[in-house]
Amino acid sequence: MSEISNKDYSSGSVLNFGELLLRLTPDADGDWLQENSLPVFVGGAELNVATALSLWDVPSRYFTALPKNGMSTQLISFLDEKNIDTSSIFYHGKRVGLYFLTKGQDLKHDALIYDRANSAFAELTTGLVDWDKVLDGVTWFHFSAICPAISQQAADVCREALEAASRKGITISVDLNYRAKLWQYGKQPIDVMPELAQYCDLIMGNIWAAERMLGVKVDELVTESGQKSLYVKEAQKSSEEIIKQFPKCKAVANTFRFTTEDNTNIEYYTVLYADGKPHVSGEYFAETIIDKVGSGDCYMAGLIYGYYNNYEPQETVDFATAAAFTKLFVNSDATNRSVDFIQQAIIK
Ligand SMILES: Nc1ncnc2c1ncn2[C@@H]1O[C@H](COP(=O)(O)OP(=O)(O)OP(=O)(O)O)[C@@H](O)[C@H]1O
Ligand SMILES: O=C(O)C(=O)C[C@H](O)[C@H](O)CO
Repeated sequence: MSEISNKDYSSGSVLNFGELLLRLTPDADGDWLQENSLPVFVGGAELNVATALSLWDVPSRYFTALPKNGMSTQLISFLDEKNIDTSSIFYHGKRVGLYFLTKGQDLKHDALIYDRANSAFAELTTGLVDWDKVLDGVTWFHFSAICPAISQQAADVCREALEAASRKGITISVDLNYRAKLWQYGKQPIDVMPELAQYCDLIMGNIWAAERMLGVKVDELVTESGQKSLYVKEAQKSSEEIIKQFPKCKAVANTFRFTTEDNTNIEYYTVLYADGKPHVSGEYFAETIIDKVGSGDCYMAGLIYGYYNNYEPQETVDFATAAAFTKLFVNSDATNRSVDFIQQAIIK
């Protein structure tokens, strides 16, 4: 068994580190202008993980930065109601970041507009946060590739937090979520992510993100093949290469989510490489879905849930995959599905 699955996590909480963003969701026909109606969802990749974990009774702490104002007070009450530990949130700056995403679209689409410059999170600098305090009582630290994509300053803060978590022997996970509209500060993911990946025990993403962010090549013929058996083999190859390049990493998870342009006919399966072998989930299909945003985050939460509860790798991948798939039918950035609901949705 790897070190990551051998630990007692239950004595502490999971610290989710990242920017809280509000999602504003115009409808595609522009009726929101006449109707004065622009639905708001509370999001941010790492908050979506924190929300799922709290719902599933894993003690979950959230680190972000918010301005000290009435809106933040309302946001904190909203998170408190979800049982997320907000005691480490850092207050300074002037604004909360936003993103606009046309209803039903995903984050790869042109309909994504970020409005997050000069947010409280973006204005964090190294030396500002007492990480020892933030990480007190924490057994797992989770972050994503979104933070270092914001600015050099954010990447430096991320590294500072990772160093502190490593010093404390905290298990670290990363989601290699690639957001093409970020990375606008003169650096590409490959210039930044390998250094941060060195701290990670669990790396999650997909084989194409690992190529872009960590330089782990994907065979072009495999990409073009569209075949599950070849994708699973490529996931094993990619995971083994990651573990070789980043020796602290003991487990790698890859998602495969395919859909048509109009978001119909979803096919979803995942592979968790752990204990020296691939663990493949069942294959999920749906003709239509409700909301793609945050399904990767829910998958990440499912992986952490499995490790936190010392599941076997196959149980972990089964739970995480069903969690992510069932999220596709929830109209919100984070899941609202219980552990029981997810367990019953598992396809072997
Ligand atoms: N270059 C690529 N070629 C083919 N398929 C890809 C490529 N990049 C990603 N995919 C597929 O698209 C899926 C979704 O990728 P995406 O990067 O949007 O994931 P994500 O950021 O984790 O999504 P989420 O919004 O749920 O967090 C992946 O699971 C993968 O199967
Ligand atoms: O793109 C970001 O920075 C977000 O955090 C927005 C969404 O919450 C996130 O991408 C969903 O995975």
